[in-house]
Amino acid sequence: MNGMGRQGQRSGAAVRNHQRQYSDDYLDASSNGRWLQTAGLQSLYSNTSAPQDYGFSVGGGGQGPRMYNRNAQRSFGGMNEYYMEPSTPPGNSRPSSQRKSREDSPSDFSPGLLDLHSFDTELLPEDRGFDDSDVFISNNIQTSRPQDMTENNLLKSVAADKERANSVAKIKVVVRKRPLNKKELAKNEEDIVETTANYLTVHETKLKVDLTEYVEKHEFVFDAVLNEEVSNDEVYRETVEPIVPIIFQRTKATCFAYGQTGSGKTFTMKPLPLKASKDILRLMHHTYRNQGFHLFVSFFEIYGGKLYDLLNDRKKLCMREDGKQQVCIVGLQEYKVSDVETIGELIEKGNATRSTGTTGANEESSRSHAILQLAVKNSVSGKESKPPRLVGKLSFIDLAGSERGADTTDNDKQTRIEGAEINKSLLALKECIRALDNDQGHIPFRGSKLTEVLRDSFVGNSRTVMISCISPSSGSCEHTLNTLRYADRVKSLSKGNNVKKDTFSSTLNLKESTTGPLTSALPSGTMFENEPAWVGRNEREEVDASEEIFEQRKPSWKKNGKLEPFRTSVAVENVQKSNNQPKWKDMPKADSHNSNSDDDLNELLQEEEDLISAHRKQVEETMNIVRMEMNLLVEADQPGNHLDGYISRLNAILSQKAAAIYQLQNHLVHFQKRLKEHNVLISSSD
Ligand SMILES: Nc1ncnc2c1ncn2[C@@H]1O[C@H](COP(=O)(O)OP(=O)(O)OP(=O)(O)O)[C@@H](O)[C@H]1O
Repeated sequence: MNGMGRQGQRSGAAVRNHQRQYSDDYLDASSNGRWLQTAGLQSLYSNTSAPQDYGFSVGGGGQGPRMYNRNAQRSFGGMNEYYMEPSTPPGNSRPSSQRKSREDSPSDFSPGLLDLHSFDTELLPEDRGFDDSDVFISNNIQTSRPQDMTENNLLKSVAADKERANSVAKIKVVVRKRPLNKKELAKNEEDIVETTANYLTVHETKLKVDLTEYVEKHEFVFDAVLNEEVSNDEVYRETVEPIVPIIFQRTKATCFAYGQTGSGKTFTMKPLPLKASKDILRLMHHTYRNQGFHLFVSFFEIYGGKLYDLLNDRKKLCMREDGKQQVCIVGLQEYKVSDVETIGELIEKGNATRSTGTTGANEESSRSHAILQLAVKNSVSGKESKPPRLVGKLSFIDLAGSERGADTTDNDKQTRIEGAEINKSLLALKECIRALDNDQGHIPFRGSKLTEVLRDSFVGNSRTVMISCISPSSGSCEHTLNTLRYADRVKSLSKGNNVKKDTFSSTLNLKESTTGPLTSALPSGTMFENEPAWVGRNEREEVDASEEIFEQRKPSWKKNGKLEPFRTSVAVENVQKSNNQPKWKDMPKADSHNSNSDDDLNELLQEEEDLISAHRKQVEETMNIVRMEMNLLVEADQPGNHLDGYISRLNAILSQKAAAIYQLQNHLVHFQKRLKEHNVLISSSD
């Protein structure tokens, strides 16, 4: 299916297509560079309640659906490349002079301090969930009624968003495989990663004791597996696009890229915030037009356990927690934005400021976690002088290389300390996501700075998308397997998504989210098209170069068939187990009481098995971190005051583990109780 057909299906009713259009006027109304001049000069919360005309073709006649047409995209420069506008509706366009006065409004570019007020969601109680949007709607209907939008249309749009919100998985784990790069091709490294739908197989070549080679197959199942042919546009559609509408429904969502250095995290993450901003602005200016919503952007990094503002010359920031345990980052500048180009500039500026360093693995590698947040806030009608309240937030995290914790051989002390810090935060992130999906009362935020700053993204109505980036090369096999195991644990150990359900739910997810196989949904050769216009020249050159060198190589495990699988990995066994699982459930129930109890017991046994292996893994990982921290401590030979910091961190990790083990014990007690009941049932039926 080509891109256009796909889009046609995705867009649904003509009304919606209509609504999603931008006019050229809107896109032209950029504020290129102006934020630089105005940064710091304007007050953040000036009155912006006046209805704004962004030149949307709302309800205007004569427009066709939004189209993705490769040639057409090419012919458009700048941001327009994403939208093909057959004609600009005359009724909705304003002379640029009129537009200018409003869009030059200082409020659009005002930086602000991220303070407690901006996080004040008190008036929007968590448990009201999606109904909160109704408040905004009714406000709007009473105060202003846009010409081209009827009350019904608005309600329908919001209802559709709510429905979509309910269908968006709480955690989604997606894997993206990048093509072989120049270096890997030069070293004759093979592509050892095979992908089919949402399955992925890693062919690991190993040596037997007699030095003969064999291939070990490791199979994994995820919500989606995106191969090397998948474009950044498709990545967006699979990961972030479904979340965007629910940001208006009081959702805090997090999308993060995990993977070894050079696996494509930055390449994958970079375009996502801009694409999301476009969709947010579109919703804001159409579905939620005149509802008092505003979009704010902030961008900071965590480097060596400290926070730096990437939009304010890497100013050091500090994190505070108020009495209500709300986290606020004191001094972080938030920019109120209303056009895509300004957002692109902000993102570019932040990326350029991001600290990079050198390691053995990747000369340009990033050693920090970069966090870009898009916050949707709302001004209460009639109270525009008050700071707007946070409605929803979308956080994009480009994590530091996952292998850094172990990257201790060829680097100096500083790099090794950073490595330990990175490792700790990645572990803490996994713990938080798992706790979140298990609806655990206790979420171990304090495990690291990263999870502490993301605290408000983990409470209430939240969504998480993990994009695991992997290199296909044989030389990265070990790191690739580590990444996939981390992703597998994030997904498969969660309550609602244990391994036995995974095969089925994942397949379902994929069916829901894509209308056909991903590769067939793409026109050939689209990999490097649709790059945002703000991508710099160097980057463009890099991308062009990549296009040349990323030829597809036939791996030897496919070529000659000589290398036979020796044994399959645990993951394969898990998949097979899961395939067998429904058989228990489909069996005719002679004695419903007993077979239910059998099912329960089997389920419980499986749960126990998963839980125990999860905890064993956790303990192993913790021990590794503790060992590493201890080594660093000894090597660093730091003065006593630094030791305190290390020791309290170790204590925090250990108490976290103690809580997990306590939970395991509780579970086992529960299990024993169930087992006893089961025995009683069996003996009474005998
Ligand atoms: N899917 C892809 N298609 C084409 N090129 C890619 C893809 N993924 C990554 N690359 C290229 O691979 C190189 C490394 O990617 P990137 O910088 O995104 O890695 P990273 O995981 O962010 O590394 P680090 O952790 O060191 O920052 C870049 O030159 C990038 O352009």
